[in-house]
Amino acid sequence: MFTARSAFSTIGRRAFSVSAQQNSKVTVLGAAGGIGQPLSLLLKLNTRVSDLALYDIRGAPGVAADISHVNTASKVTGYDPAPEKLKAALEGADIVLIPAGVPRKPGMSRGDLFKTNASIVRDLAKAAAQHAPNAKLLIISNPVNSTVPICAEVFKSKRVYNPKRLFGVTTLDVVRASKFISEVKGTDPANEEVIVVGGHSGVTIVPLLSQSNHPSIDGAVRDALVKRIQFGGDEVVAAKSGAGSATLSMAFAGSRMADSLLRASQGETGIFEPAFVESPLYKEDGCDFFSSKIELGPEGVKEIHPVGKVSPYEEGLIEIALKDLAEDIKKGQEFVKSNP
Ligand SMILES: NC(=O)C1=CN([C@@H]2O[C@H](COP(=O)(O)OP(=O)(O)OC[C@H]3O[C@@H](n4cnc5c(N)ncnc54)[C@H](O)[C@@H]3O)[C@@H](O)[C@H]2O)C=CC1
Ligand SMILES: O=C([O-])CC(=O)C(=O)O
Repeated sequence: MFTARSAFSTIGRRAFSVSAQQNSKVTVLGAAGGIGQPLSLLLKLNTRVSDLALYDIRGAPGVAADISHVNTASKVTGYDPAPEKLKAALEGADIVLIPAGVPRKPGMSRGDLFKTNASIVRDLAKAAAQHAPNAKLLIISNPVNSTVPICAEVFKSKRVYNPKRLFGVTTLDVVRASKFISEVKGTDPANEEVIVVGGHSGVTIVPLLSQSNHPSIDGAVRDALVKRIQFGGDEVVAAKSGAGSATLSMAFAGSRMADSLLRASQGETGIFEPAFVESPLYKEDGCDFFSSKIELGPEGVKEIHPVGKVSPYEEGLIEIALKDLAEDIKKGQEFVKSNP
């Protein structure tokens, strides 16, 4: 029989636990979209979530009514687009996930989404800074390399910025990396751990295969695998042929990230997720933000792990990534300065 427990206990080692109870409010902004709906459903199945608040510019009450019939204990509320509704959705939130904004179509880069999504994310960040300044903010909207710096600038301008609580969600890159490497090696993806560092678009996504279970992967096989991980999003965009980008795998990845933060907030230790956070690792290269292995704790970021020993090939990939990443980050920071 299908139950929440059986569905999630078999996904793999890093899937979320479903038996623990926790009083926590999780808010999804953009909850009626392609990611928002399955993400909200997965959060409804997570027993660590007691209050699920769903907000969108259209359709959130309907999604909430639908999901609220799932027989888990949490309360689900849908909010229409109005300032007081957004306030109610955000107040008291422990975690706020933002998948609001437009997705790519074939031929577009994530950077092409900036002109639409920058102001959407800025405005939602303003609301979060005002009504949920202590929540952990998980940014899914692309381009993540720029939308995370946008949120940081907004929070700084409101004097509530805490870098430990702002995350660009790059979980999908490690989910893909472990799946793709398992396909090459004929292994169980649940046993594959691959660190992915950098940012979240094309060449800024840098998988460190030398630190995986298969450090000897080399040559054309390595090159193809790295390329597939870097451009995994494009595979889905092409397959959906105009109907959007990854939604279901992203919902899975986003719910895993939220669950990891909830577990860490209850004092569970040894929880690591990659995430695009303010980081000291490459500040000198103009990258105030960088994704690497992060240990999570009750406050959010507990420890940012260095990239560690990498191969000369990976050193080259990181060098290429830093150049694009610095530009993407600056673009987000400057956007808020000129469009406060
Ligand atoms: N970080 C990552 O790994 C990934 C990020 N994404 C990004 O996530 C974003 C969302 O993708 P989809 O869900 O497929 O798009 P979608 O178009 O299906 O859904 C977006 C939702 O946001 C809502 N929205 C728009 N403006 C809003 C506002 N001001 N306030 C509240 N809600 C608002 C829309 O009404 C819609 O329901 C895109 O930018 C996409 O590129 C997608 C996949 C992976
Ligand atoms: O490719 C896209 O535009 C969506 C995304 O970020 C991903 O799937 O990794």
